[in-house]
Amino acid sequence: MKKLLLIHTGGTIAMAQNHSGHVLPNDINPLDASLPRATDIADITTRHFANLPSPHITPDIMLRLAHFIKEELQSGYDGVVITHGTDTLEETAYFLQLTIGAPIPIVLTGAMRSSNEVGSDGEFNLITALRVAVSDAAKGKGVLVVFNGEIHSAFNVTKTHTSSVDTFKSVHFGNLGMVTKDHVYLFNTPLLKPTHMVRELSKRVAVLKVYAGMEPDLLLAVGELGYDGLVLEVLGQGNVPPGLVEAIRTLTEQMPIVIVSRCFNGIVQDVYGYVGGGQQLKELGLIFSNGLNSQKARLKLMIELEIEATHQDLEHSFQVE
Ligand SMILES: NC(=O)C[C@H](N)C(=O)O
Repeated sequence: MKKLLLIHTGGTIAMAQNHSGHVLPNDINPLDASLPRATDIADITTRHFANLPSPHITPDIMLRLAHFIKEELQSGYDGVVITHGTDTLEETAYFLQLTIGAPIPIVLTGAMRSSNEVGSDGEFNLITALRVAVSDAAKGKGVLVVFNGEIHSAFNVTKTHTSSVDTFKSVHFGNLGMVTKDHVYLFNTPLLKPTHMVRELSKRVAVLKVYAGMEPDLLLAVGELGYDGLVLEVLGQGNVPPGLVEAIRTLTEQMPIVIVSRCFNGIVQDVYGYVGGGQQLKELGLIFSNGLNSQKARLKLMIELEIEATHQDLEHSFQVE
């Protein structure tokens, strides 16, 4: 029987609703009750790493989790399942993708309805994630998110609905696979990049969203506040209002600026030649990130800056993913 490591970090999957209907963390992890139903899947070792709502998860906690997993993997597990709150689940999944280069499956899951709510999805998601983690087909696919019977890559997945159990979706390149009652199907393989385990996260990276008629003051403030990098969620295929161009020129002298699109789907390119268009942004030295959303691009830039990536390194590592 395969050996799995199950790590709990908190989130709704570990919560229950109280008498007034508000959902809160529990002292006793409700998932412990589900484990007897998983004994035929694997030999499972459980670790309670944290019991945090995922809005309380920080990049430093993600880094501690990454080191914790690396350390635990020395005991020779065949796979890892991590339960996590859904609000920042995609960020932790991608952070682990950036830092842990393990060939075994690392699978994150969570729940949208807490343990004592009608139609609670925690147990189903946990059991499904464990089944994926023991599947040979899941090896070498990077960090996965398994939710509502779907398998996603950490790179593509994003939370798309505030309350639906069908919230996690893959953008740009589609799902990696699905789980049915009897089978785990993995029909796609993501393009995996080199990983970098860092000791600390000392660089501050801000995210700003561009909007119609945006004024340059917030952009300039990022420079004045001493940030080390900026991720800019730009318009459409990669454009900004003309009033931002001079501020961007000033800021590029202080820090790398990575652009992603504020569109939910698709990539940024230097298509448009008008003022503030992608052609000008490219000439100004902005780094075009193809496919990542801003919250994941931020984590990647934090790590790249930590390993002292040059501008050329950044262009390469953000472009081809
Ligand atoms: N469904 C959830 O897990 C949402 C919760 N707010 C969390 O991220 O911890």
